[in-house]
Amino acid sequence: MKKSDINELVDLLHSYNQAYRQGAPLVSDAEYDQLVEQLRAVAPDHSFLQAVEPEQFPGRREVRHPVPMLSIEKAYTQDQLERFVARVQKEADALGIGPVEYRLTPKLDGLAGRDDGDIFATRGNGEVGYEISSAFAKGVVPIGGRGQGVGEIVVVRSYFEQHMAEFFEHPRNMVVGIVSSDTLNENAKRALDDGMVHFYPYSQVKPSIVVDGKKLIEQHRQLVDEILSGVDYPTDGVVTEVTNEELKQRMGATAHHYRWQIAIKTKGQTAETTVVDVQWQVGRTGNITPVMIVEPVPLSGATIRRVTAHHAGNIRDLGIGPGTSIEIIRSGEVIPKLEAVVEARGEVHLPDTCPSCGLLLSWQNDFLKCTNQHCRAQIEQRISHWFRILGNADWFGIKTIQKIVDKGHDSLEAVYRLNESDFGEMGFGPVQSKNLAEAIAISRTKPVEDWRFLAAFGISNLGTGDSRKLLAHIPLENVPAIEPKDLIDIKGFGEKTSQSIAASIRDMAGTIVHMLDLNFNLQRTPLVADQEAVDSPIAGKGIVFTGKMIHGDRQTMQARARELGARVQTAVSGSTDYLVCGEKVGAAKMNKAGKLKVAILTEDQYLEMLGNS
Ligand SMILES: NC(=O)c1ccc[n+]([C@@H]2O[C@H](COP(=O)([O-])OP(=O)(O)OC[C@H]3O[C@@H](n4cnc5c(N)ncnc54)[C@H](O)[C@@H]3O)[C@@H](O)[C@H]2O)c1
Ligand SMILES: [Zn+2]
Repeated sequence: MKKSDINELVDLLHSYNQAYRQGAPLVSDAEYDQLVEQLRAVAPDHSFLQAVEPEQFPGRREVRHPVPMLSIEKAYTQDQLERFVARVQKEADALGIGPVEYRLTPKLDGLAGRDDGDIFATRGNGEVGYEISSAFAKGVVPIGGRGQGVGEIVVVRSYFEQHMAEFFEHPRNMVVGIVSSDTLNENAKRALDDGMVHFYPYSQVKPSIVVDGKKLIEQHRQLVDEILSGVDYPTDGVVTEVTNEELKQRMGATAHHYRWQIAIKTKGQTAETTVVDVQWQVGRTGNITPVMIVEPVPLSGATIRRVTAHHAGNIRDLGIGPGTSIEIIRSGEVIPKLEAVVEARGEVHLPDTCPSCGLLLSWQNDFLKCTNQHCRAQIEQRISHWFRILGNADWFGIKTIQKIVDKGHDSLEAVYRLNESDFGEMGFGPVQSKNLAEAIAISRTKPVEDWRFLAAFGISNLGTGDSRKLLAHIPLENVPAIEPKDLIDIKGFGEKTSQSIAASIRDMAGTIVHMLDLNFNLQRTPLVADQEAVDSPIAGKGIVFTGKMIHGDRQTMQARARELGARVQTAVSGSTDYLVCGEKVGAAKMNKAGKLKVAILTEDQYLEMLGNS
């Protein structure tokens, strides 16, 4: 991989991480982890892998942690676990300690924090977090009382599945919303009032099992199952750590993780159940996805009633109907997936017509598709996708969107024409009407990256990662008139994909032009050609602005740097060249910049370098 490709990968990881920490992930954890492992394979020493992936809560007070809050190394395979145990045993032998004991606990999947009894703070970048003490006043329950140190804010999983799953895609998104926002979402408020959002100190996490290294290696699958089936919170693995304090001291930590701790990541638990019925859901691109309603079955702590079968081809080829027994798998996500068919039974039924618009469906490879552009369910999903990917305004959940579309406002153009009184007339309450009108305004004025804007249209084969790539070569204004030949030259865009992207853009060109005319506050992806051509001292350089800026606000300075061909970043990484500091800069950022040999500039030095241009 070329250095520029590695930089591109790291920039992408930074954006994904940022979106994830804000409670609106753009890709699945598995997809993200795979990109991280890809980076590890080509650049094992890259600074991105050597530090805690940072989170930011703008506007919150910074709090320095007495001891850094680190990430955890991961073992995806038996081999990686065995190597960990061998490393630990070697250190134990050097100390003359007998057989080592390991404690296993569920790895809670929420938002990490530290409560000293007075101040409650997030992990932040590991060294400096953000104060979120107000979370307790909002109703987060401190398990075991206040002042229990580090732990995780989590939602009770069975409660989430029963009452919240239709409003939030993942419990973590709900938790991030609770701590980051001053106004509480009505559903989140209900969960808090019901006492279902907890701060769980790691020291108390149950179940906890202690085993020796031999048993750990030989029985890790059963141990993981035992741990995960005994916990009613979202989890994403099992934390395994050495118990001996002396040994922990000796092993110490890297800047990223403790050497005496590892997280076992497994493929997920499986269970067998029987299909009761198959329902069909219409997606944003017209794919009709089968959802199997199954005999309720317990699986990693939850009761499963619905299982996705990915695409209609599975129902057809595997012969799934009422009575079919299936094996299902759950690996972190809320809705489990079909793993295998144990015994095909029952009558297979494939729909001929779209459950939403009633028009005839057609097969495209394994997918049953509704090709009606005006299909109501597709329109609802497209609008929902728009707000989710744009990610800068709340309040447009699927229920709300359905109500709006139901009243005849069935396009993005139409939604953006609505004002407060229109929402009132549709039957939304006064507060919600105001919130919705404000959210529309905010989505236009709050800065958003141009690649999110483009990806939010839901153009086929053009997700967030590829939108970024595209916009590095073609400015957004030229996108509506794009031809396949413009795309084929871009690395990673094959001939077929280019044709499908161009065709999809052609279909949506009117909407894209309309939305461009609404003057969203877009942060531009620098064009590769400009970066090479711009004659400025920062062309092609990676720059992070930090602290409170004196010479104009940060956004203006970032926009100017972009015009001058810089790659503006939000976190210091190995691809950063300059850290430009305003007032009140956190020591952690400075230290990291120092370690990575990033040039640190004051605002004045920076402007001087630009020749005050
Ligand atoms: N989908 C995305 O776009 C995206 C983006 C970034 C990160 N991620 C996910 O986030 C994870 C990496 O982020 P990370 O560094 O925050 O987390 P991590 O997976 O490295 O876990 C480390 C954290 O686990 C916590 N923890 C939970 N249970 C614990 C227990 N019982 N004992 C001790 N500690 C416990 C600690 O706070 C610790 O900081 C990956 O799993 C990745 O998939 C996803
Ligand atoms: Zn339809």
